Amino acid sequence: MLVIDNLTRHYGDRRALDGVSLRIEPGSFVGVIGRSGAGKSTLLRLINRLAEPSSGRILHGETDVTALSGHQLRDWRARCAMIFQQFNLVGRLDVMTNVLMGRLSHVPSHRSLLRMWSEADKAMALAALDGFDMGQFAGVRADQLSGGQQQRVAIARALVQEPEIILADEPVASLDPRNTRLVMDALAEVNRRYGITVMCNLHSLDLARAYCDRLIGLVAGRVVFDGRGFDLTEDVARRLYGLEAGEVLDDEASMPPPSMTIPARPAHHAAIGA
Ligand SMILES: Nc1ncnc2c1ncn2[C@@H]1O[C@H](COP(=O)(O)OP(=O)(O)OP(=O)(O)O)[C@@H](O)[C@H]1O
Repeated sequence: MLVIDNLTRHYGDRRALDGVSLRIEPGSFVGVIGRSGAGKSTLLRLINRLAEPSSGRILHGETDVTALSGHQLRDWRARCAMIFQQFNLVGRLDVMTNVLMGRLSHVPSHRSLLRMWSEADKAMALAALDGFDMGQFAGVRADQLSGGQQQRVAIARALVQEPEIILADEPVASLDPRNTRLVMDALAEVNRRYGITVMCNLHSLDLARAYCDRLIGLVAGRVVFDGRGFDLTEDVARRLYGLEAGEVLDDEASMPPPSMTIPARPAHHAAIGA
């Protein structure tokens, strides 16, 4: 269980996050929604410790995440993979090497520096790519791929980290509708097949409702909604999105439903590539 306890982050006078408390069940798929500037990225960055809280705590099981430093903090970041809007691949390296970067925390540094990846690591990386229909691109430079393809490589890289949590910060914000579906399906697959908890910041309410078991709505750094998609009324949507509500609600009419090809979640983690 990931417990967020009264988490606050100030930037000068501005409260990016303001006393947020949440309990995130293992294996859940949580959508974090709200207008631009509501604090969605700040929440994810604090969980991963890419940003430091002004006050409050983050607990994961027995671990006080907010107190970690050194190699324990690096271990936490490996267990809590981040996916970014702009993919963050190394463009001049091939797809396979980018995915293998996700294994860095699992191999001794001399081997990773010399790119001496084991056969097992390579097999795992290829299986992760194959899982998202990207195996045939293993030898291609990452900067030759489309945005949607790059994001699926980024998800494969996150998966081979063998994380317990994936934090996806607006992973589809720069993608067209088809690639949006492919990337959201990939996140759903990671969640359901491997039981990995996914927390995903999304602008589209329709996508959030379609893919997430639970939605957390932020306004000015505070939680104003926490529930299932169908409990989120139009009134709440207007409160969440303010002047952007028309745009967000219009999205619903234009977005196709997600493909329903997601396998059922097994009782325990399946091995990657199994
Ligand atoms: N590094 C920073 N320095 C100063 N202010 C920041 C910083 N990061 C975030 N903020 C401010 O904190 C508030 C919350 O920002 P955050 O990026 O978390 O919102 P968001 O909901 O993710 O927005 P978006 O959807 O536009 O990414 C905003 O007012 C933002 O300007």
